[in-house]
Amino acid sequence: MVSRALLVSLLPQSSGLLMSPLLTVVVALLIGYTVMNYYRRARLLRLIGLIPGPPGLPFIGNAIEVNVDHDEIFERLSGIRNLWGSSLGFCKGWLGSKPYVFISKAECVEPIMGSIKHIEKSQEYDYLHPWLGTGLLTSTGLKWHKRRKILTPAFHFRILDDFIDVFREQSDILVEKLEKEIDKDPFNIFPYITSCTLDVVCETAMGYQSNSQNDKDSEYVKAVYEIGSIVQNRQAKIWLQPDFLFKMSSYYKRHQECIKILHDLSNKIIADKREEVRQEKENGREEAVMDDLSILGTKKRLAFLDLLIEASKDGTVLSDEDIREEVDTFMFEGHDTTSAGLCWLLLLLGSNQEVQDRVVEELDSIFEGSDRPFTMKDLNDMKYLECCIKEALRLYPSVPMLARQIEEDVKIGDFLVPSGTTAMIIIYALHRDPNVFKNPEIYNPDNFLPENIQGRHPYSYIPFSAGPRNCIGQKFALLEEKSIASTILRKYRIEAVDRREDLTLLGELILRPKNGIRVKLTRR
Ligand code: HEM
Repeated sequence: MVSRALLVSLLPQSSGLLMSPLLTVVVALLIGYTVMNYYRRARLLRLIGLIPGPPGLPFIGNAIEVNVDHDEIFERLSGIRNLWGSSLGFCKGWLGSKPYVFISKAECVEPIMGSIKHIEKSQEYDYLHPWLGTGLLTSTGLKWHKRRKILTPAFHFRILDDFIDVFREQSDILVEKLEKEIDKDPFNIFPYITSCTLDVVCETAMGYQSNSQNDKDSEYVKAVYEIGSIVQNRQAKIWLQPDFLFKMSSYYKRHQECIKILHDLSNKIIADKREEVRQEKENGREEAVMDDLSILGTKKRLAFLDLLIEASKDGTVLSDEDIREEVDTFMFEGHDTTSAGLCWLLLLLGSNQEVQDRVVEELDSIFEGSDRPFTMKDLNDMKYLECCIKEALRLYPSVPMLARQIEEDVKIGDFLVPSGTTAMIIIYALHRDPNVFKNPEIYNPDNFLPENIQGRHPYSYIPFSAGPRNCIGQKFALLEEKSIASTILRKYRIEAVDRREDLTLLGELILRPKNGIRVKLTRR
């Protein structure tokens, strides 16, 4: 009886609730959302299912295949691509419930890189946020557009002209430091080059003298390496991806220590620059007017950081945090990429003496035996050296792969890659397509002679990426590489001790050999 009375008393209420228009709408929306999601997911599964690739396990996909020591992750990824994607130029894979396509053929790269629709960075870049925030490399949408507009003038060619002095000074310091290795046992050249490129970017972009060349064991450089390997581990291992699990892992403590080292330096650089700007204002010096491009390069060198501080309008347009994320981004992208590019170049020149001789002949014809410092014109005249640099970036692209989040279906060949997929462009494999580069493993700078580039697919060689999100620093990088390499080669003959095939490649954020590059130097 009691329960019947209770039921009766509840019924009008519950039926009243059921009839409530609000609840009906909420329930309908929930059902609609679930059904839509189901169909979207079913469609995604069906379309991805059509693409060739290794079969994945439920829930974890191919996570086990890439659950290897971090030294081996890059090799594993390349292996999957070689097995499944070499003829088609693309294949699929699953990491947990996330679908990926791995792309390594120019025709398959074009629909993504050539379109302004696919400029969103994928989740893989999120693990860089604690360090780089959402600076130019990692940001998306409107924020990225605005920042790119503000920062593009900092790499204007007239500004680059002003950087030549720094390239010269730092290259001279480098050869002076290398002097102690002449005619001695083989040594690892990587730390020398990295300190040099770090000093170059600090002074050119930040107007800051880091003097790393006097301290090869810089803790900043070490922290960059370590954070790179931690990020790669998070990218490949699904259980390290959720923040709460990562925080419980053994990597977290070191991750935080590295972030502190990295941010301490960028904060110091910004504080010093702010103080300099304040003093300049106090001394009544003319303020830099960033909107007026015509003044760039005509007065005191306007570093990238000056532009940022100008653009910040005392924190109203860009906060201190905004400035810091760009400083961190440019410090990293601006030195680690060129350092790796140069070291690979030196390895290749050191293992191909006839190519090295041709570079030296070119330098002799430019400098005619004089030891005068190089000028911008000299750098522009180093045509064959440029081919050597480009060919080194073909075999060993500093950024071996990049990723985009596909937010709109895209047709690649006969397949439709659905929105929600992550596209990984494997630049390392793309540059080894035998249909584009005959004997792709051979170091052959002639690949970049003007007559040999003609007719080549524009997306077959993209060390600096391509399209709207290409590398903002590519001209800077080429000039810097020419400056440093030519300064070394004018003084020393380089002989590689390590053989290419014996090196373990770490395809982290930047492509490096695990144990550096050992060379011998002799005086010319
Ligand atoms: C050999 C040297 C270099 C190589 C191979 C290289 C390569 C690349 C690549 C492949 C990207 C696209 C990355 C992605 O989408 O994930 C990129 C972006 C970028 N690079 Fe470079 N880079 C080099 C040097 C530099 C230098 C010297 C600077 C600055 C001084 C720089 C600053 C940047 C920035 C800020 C971005 C992000 C651009 C954007 O998304 O708008 N890079 N670089």
